[in-house]
Order: sequence, then structure tokens, then C-alpha cells
Amino acid sequence: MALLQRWQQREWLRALDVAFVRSLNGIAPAAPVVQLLAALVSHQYGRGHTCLHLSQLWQDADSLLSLPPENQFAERFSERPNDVMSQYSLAECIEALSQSDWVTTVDSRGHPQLAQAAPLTLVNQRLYLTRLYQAEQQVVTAIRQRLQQPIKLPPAAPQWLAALFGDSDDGQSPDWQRLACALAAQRQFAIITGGPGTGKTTTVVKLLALLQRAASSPLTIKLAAPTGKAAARLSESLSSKVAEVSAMLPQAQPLPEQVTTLHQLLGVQPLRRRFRYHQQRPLPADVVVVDEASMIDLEMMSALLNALPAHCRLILLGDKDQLASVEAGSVLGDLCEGAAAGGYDANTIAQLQPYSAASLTPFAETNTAVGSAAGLPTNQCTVMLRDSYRFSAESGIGQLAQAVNQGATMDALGILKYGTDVSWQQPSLTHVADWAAAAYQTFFEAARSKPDNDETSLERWARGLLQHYTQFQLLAALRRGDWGVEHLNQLIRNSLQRRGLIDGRHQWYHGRPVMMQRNNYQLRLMNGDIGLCLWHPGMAQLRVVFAGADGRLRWLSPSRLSDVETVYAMTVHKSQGSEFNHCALVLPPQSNPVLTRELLYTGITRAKQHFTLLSAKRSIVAQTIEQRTLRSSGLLAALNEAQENF
Ligand SMILES: Nc1ncnc2c1ncn2[C@@H]1O[C@H](COP(=O)(O)OP(=O)(O)OP(=O)(O)O)[C@@H](O)[C@H]1O
Repeated sequence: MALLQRWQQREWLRALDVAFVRSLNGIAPAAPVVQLLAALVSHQYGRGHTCLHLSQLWQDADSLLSLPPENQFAERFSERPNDVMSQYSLAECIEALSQSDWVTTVDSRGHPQLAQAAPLTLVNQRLYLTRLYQAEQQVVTAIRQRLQQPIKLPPAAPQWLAALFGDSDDGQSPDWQRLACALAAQRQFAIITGGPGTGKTTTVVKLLALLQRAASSPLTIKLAAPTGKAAARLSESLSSKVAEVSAMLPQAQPLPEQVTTLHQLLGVQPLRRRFRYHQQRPLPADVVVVDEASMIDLEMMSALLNALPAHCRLILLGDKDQLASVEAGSVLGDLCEGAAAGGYDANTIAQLQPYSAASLTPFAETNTAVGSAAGLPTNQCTVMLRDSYRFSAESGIGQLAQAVNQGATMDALGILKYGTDVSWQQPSLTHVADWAAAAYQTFFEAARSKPDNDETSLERWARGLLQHYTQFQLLAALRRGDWGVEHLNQLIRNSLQRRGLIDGRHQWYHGRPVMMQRNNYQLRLMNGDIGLCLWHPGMAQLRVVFAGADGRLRWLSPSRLSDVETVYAMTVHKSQGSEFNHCALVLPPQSNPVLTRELLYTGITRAKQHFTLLSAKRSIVAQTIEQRTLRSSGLLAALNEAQENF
């Protein structure tokens, strides 16, 4: 405990991690090494990892735990994790864990050794908070059950697919959209992954048309996304596609267009951990589609699968290369392991080949490069879309996103310098703030216009300004520190004040853009929703206007909004699921574990027309491209272990 407290004083551990161990000690004391490992599992959970790989801990505890935190690397500390772990052997530790009342040990056949669930679970050298282990097991079991029930397509399916896709297959390279449709139609669980504009939404609308057409009675289809913003985007994108697809394959039932958040879908109950829908009270649905699935954390995925009736299909859409969820887990990334190579087994090839003129042999598991994940169970339900229809071959944004994703540092640096719709600036901190304030200038000029005091003009004016605000957005990698969102917001506000664009003497002022920091069901506002504080001429007061998920404007008194922050700058994490015409990303000048390839890729792909990188140091850009987000998770291992035990 003394060591843990010293680590907490240095801010290496959270108070919560130490309190967790203290509370367990209050119930039953444990060996010092067990206490240490309990604190470390909790610490890792706080960093998004669902488990602690003990063998990796013994290889290099300092870097696995990121302790001391990166920005303190220059200083020499005693009692670093590597020093402490070297006092124990791995075998000795596993023995201590197995003897402890704090730990349930699960043997390789997946049976717990103790009847009661202890707070920690040890399985195959992976140590979990038991809650997370249970969530992982629920996900594994539900996915395996769904994969064991392949669905036969009706004989007319090839004609329907031809009606939806025409002659899109040139026989040279597979039409992955058509194959995604064919594969997902034959599975109870399917994943369609792909970068921006690769046609995930287009494909899923065609898939839903196919499923509805093949069903003997109309299907209840539910569409959802993890955030309000992502739900609104999917809704907008669907509305333009549904009519087109319905004309290709006429439907007796209209295809759905209404999208809710995942929390709304599962029926969030204020002040209760449990959702309204769960195993004993399943969601009334035959098909559930969830977009932006990279944002779903492990516990949410478990709740989702738990709430589905046994016959219900689940289709996940998302970009596997984006940042993982804010909460613990990297579910989509894990499930999509090996998706680029295909990894299809003979069965899957036999099911898909009739729908492709091009040979699928190069994507068979036997042809997957040695050492990569070949032929995983999840490969059999996953299709990766590969061609972007949003960015042309010449587009700098598309090329840059691809180079970053592939870790091609020199190419990415070249595109940043010479690319068409991308730019790279190397400003100081104050220049970043002034530059961003200048970029927001046209918005504040538009906000100066005065609407007539009638409802129609007021609505048009407010909608116009909300739309105007999506023209430009500054993103930052960090939340705290000089280059973090909080400080940047202050600097930009000061710069806008100096330019006379805002009257920022008070907290609330005309034009202030704010973002919800958590869901507020009473106000029907979701985490990530952006509103504008505007002078309401009718009320002669400041009001904050939001566009609700139902499309209606909602004018709220600022005093009702406690969970909002100014959003001249937002973190890349918060920007997931949103797009802006011009997006600028600022990177700090010092290395930091947060600066990863996935973060940069996510930032770049938020831009529709122009991307600007604001980073003073070339070496930081290069390091960011080379550093991967590594999240410890046992999901893939558990899926494979479940397969072996079956
Ligand atoms: N096979 C295709 N041929 C031509 N255009 C296509 C094709 N598939 C999709 N598109 C067009 O490409 C654009 C992007 O498609 P879509 O919105 O389905 O992609 P997405 O992967 O869902 O995008 P996002 O990155 O927004 O999630 C749309 O304008 C769509 O009409």
C-alpha cells in the first residue's frame, strides 16, 4: 500500500486504483504482489485496456503501463514498475494470484475454479476485473452462437443481388460491396468495415432491402449509432439512399430511416446500470444495424448482444482503423483482425464465390501471409470495403489517410507538403489560437446578422448558423496541458475577443459554441451534441440552440446546461462520428503516448474538403504515424479458445 500511495502521489496511479485495493483489503487482506497487480489492472482499465497480460508485464512493465507517464521520461525515478516487478517471478505471481480470495482462476477449458465470483479473474495469464471478464465472455458466447447458425438464401437471391448491384463485377477484382451483402445475408452476425466513403451505408441499405425481400413476413429493423451526432449523420445519409435502393428492388415494406443512439435503443434507465432490454426482456427486433461500431466499448457490446433475441441479426458497420472506444476495449479492431487479408475458410469461399466473377482464392485462409491471423472465426463474418467513392484518386485527404494508415511515413510527409486539399503549418501556440480565431471569423460575421422576429426567420437563421459552424473545426490530440483542448479554447476565446468578434466578458455570450459532455435524457441531448448560444430576439435573452435528433430546433436556457464545454477546439476522440468541411488537427511539440497513427487517421478522415495539420515538429508527425494504439484485450484469444473448446 505504501508503494501504491507513493505512485499515486506522483500521479502515476489514480486515487481510484488505490482506493480499489484499499477496499478489497478491508474485506480480506491479500499478498503484497496481489495488491500490486490489482492496482495495475485497475490502472490499465482506466487507460482503456480490458485486461493485464502478465507475460507482457514481465517483459517490460514500464512501457506496458506507461509509467512514469511519457512527459516525465526525462526524470530519473526510483521504484519504476520494472524495478518492482523484477523482485518477483511470473510463476510465483501466478501462484499467489491462484491462492488469493480476490481472484477467480479460470482453467483452459473455461470453467471457474471458485463458485463465487471474486473481484479479479485470471485466465491463461490474463488478469481481468471480473466485470470485464464477464462482459468479454458474454460477447464471445453470443458471437459464437450467432456464427453457428448460417442462414440459407432463397433461390431468387442472385437475381435480387443483380438488381441491386448490376454489372459491377468486372471479373478482375471482387465487388466487395456485393460480397458484403451476400455474406451478411447468410450470417446472423456480420461486420462491414471500410474507410471513409467506401460505401458502408450504401451497402447496408441494399442488404436491408435484400433481407426484407427474402423474409416471409415483414422484418422489424432497428438502426443505431453510439452517439447522437453519428445517429444524425447516418439518418441524413440513409434518407438519400433509401428511395434509390427501393427503386432497384421494390419493397412491400418501406426501409427504415430513423436512427437512434445505442443507449436509446437499449432503453437507458436513469440512475440504473441496467438497460430496459436484456436477456430476460429482449429487444423487439429481427435485424439491428449499428454504425460507427469502432466507438462501441466492451461492456456496451456485451449489453447490446445480451439484449438481442436469439433469432435477431446483428450487423456492425465501422472503420476498424479509427481510434478505439473511449471506454475500455477495442471491440471492432479485435473482431476485424486479419480482415484486409480476407482469411476465408473453404466454407465461406463456397458461400461467396457464386456472387463474384473474380476469384476469391487470394483471400482464402490458406493464402493469408504466414504469421498473420489466418482464418479466424470472425474473418468468416467480416467483409472489408476497399474503394473510396468520396475521395478521388488525386485527393490529398484520401491519399494522406491511406499513407498514414499504412504507416508510410515519408509518403505521408510528402502528401502533407505537396498534396492538393491538405496543408501543413508549423505555428507556435499563440499562432495556432490566432489562426483558428481567423478561421472562425466568417461564422461570427454571419452570427452578427439579425433575423426578423418571426418564427420562420428565426429558425432559418439559427439553422444557417448551426450549419455554418460545421464549416471549420479545430481538433486537438490532448485534453490537458498547454496544447490541450481546455487551454486552446481559452486562447481562441481571447483572440476572438481581441478581434472584437465576441463579447467574452461573461461565461455565456452570443455565438459561443458548446458541446454536451454527457447524455442528458431530460433535455433529450446526447454526449457530443453541439449547440450555439444566440441572442433570441423574441425572448430578448441568450438561449442555446440545438438541432435535435428529430430534426427540430430546441432553444434552452443556458442555466439548464451544466454539462457543456466551449468547443472552438475538441479532442479527436469527441470528433468521432462527425465530419467538417475543413478540419485542422493540432499536435503538441513533445512526444506523448496519445499521439498514435489511429488518432491522426481519425482526425484526417473527419475532413470532407480540406485538412490542415498544425504541428511544429516533423519528428512528432513521424512518431505519431509510427506509434500504434495498443489496447490489451483478450477478446480475440477468448474467441479462439472458445473455438478450441467447442
Ligand atoms: N459502388 C458505388 N459506386 C459509386 N458510388 C458509390 C458506390 N458506393 C457508394 N457510392 C457513393 O459514395 C459516397 C459514400 O458512400 P457511403 O455514404 O455509403 O459510404 P460510407 O462508407 O458509409 O461513408 P462514411 O465514411 O460517411 O461512413 C456516396 O455518395 C455514395 O452514393
